[in-house]
Amino acid sequence: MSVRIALIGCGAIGTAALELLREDAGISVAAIVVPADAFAATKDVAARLAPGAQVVSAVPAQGIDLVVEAAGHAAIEAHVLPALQRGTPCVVASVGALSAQGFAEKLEAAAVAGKTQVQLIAGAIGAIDALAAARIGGLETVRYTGRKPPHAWKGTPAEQGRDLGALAGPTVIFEGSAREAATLYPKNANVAATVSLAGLGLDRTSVRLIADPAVTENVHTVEAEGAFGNFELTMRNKPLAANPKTSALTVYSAVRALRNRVAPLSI
Ligand SMILES: NC(=O)C1=CN([C@@H]2O[C@H](COP(=O)(O)OP(=O)(O)OC[C@H]3O[C@@H](n4cnc5c(N)ncnc54)[C@H](OP(=O)(O)O)[C@@H]3O)[C@@H](O)[C@H]2O)C=CC1
Ligand SMILES: O=C([O-])CC(=O)C(=O)O
Repeated sequence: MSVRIALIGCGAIGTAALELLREDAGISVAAIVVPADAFAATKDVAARLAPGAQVVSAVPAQGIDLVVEAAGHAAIEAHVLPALQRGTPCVVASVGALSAQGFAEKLEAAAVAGKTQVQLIAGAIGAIDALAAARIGGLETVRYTGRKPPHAWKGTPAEQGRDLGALAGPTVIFEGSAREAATLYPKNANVAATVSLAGLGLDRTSVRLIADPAVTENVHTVEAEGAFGNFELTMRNKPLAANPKTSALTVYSAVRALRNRVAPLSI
């Protein structure tokens, strides 16, 4: 018997995940949850990649073993909270949603009420295991820098007072806490929230976001120091063609999380 999943969102991450999940006998996509105005396009994708899936506007109350979210911050409140309350475990990519005051507690309370669990994936960043382990010994500083090509910052506050297409060199577009970064850049700074939740928390993690015309990748750097010692990690992630804001690694991270749910041995 395969695990029946509901996928929330069928954009760049959702579609790429469906392509990979076709190979998995142990995972069947039973539902794809999208806004009603995306039904027609999503039904075309489902016909090609997940013919057994129903395209719906809410997670079905019956017949779903696991929910995976790849839709955006608003989808956590709309779909993940009710699923958790019903007792369905959830895997979440839009970790930045937890930057809203009190929202992490709300998510935890929903999981407790449903006697289930919510898993925040590492997404586009690595070393979350090391950081979360280092926290146990005590962390002193954690800094995160996100560097993306100018076009990846389109439609964000980075456009205020500057022409992203005319940048002559690397430009710091934000400096502050992980909470502020994830709130102001909901489609670009989920990683800032993830690093902070694994480490020093949303308010004590320093974040810098940079628009850099010299890079073609999404470059993420984490520097951490504490009782364990220190580390510096730089990831140069290839963006998805369907969405330059999003790294391909986010898709692999979501698929890994699902595969680990069914694998007899997981890593
Ligand atoms: N943790 C990490 O490292 C990363 C996390 N992310 C998160 O993943 C999210 C998705 O990324 P990506 O696939 O690239 O984005 P896309 O914009 O390509 O796709 C988003 C999809 O979600 C749908 N959607 C939007 N709102 C809702 C909702 N309330 N309920 C159901 N479906 C909804 C959209 O439908 P429609 O087109 O009709 O709006 C679309 O199908 C990002 O917004 C970000 O929060 C992204 C990158 C890295
Ligand atoms: O995919 C990435 O490179 C990171 C990203 O968008 C985010 O942190 O929201």
